[in-house]
Amino acid sequence: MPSYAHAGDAGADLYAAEDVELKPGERAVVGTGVAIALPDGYAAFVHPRSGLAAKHGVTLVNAPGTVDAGYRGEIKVTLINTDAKEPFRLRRGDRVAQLVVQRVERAAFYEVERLPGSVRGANGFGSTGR
Ligand SMILES: O=c1ccn([C@H]2C[C@H](O)[C@@H](COP(=O)(O)OP(=O)(O)OP(=O)(O)O)O2)c(=O)[nH]1
Repeated sequence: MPSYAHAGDAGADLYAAEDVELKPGERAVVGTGVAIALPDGYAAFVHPRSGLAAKHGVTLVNAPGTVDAGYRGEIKVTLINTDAKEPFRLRRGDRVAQLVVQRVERAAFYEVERLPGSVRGANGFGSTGR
């Protein structure tokens, strides 16, 4: 079951349900053994763990993964070992990712001729701070 390691943590730990070995550059879909039923208006987001990323170069391909309120299947994580040299071995029961539950809006999209103005306008992709 997901659990919060410390009071105040945003993410509840998810644990690997199986042993996996990832060679350098390899990825794998790993089960967590967990299925949940979120209320409508909520979603859960599967985030990487910074410790795995910093120590081993292991992260999630699709960070953050989105768990929809209607999803009843097993939550899985798509791991990738970005380390160029070291394989990474994961054991059943190891903490592998963290689940952040959030309220989400469902936006209604409308087509318009022109968008309202803003300070940023169309600038992005590193346009500030030069
Ligand atoms: O890291 C993840 C991401 C998703 N899921 C599950 C829950 C989610 O509700 C479902 C579908 O995810 P998503 O919508 O991202 O997948 P898709 O590639 O768009 O496929 P689909 O057509 O099934 O929506 O897969 C996971 O278990 N782990």
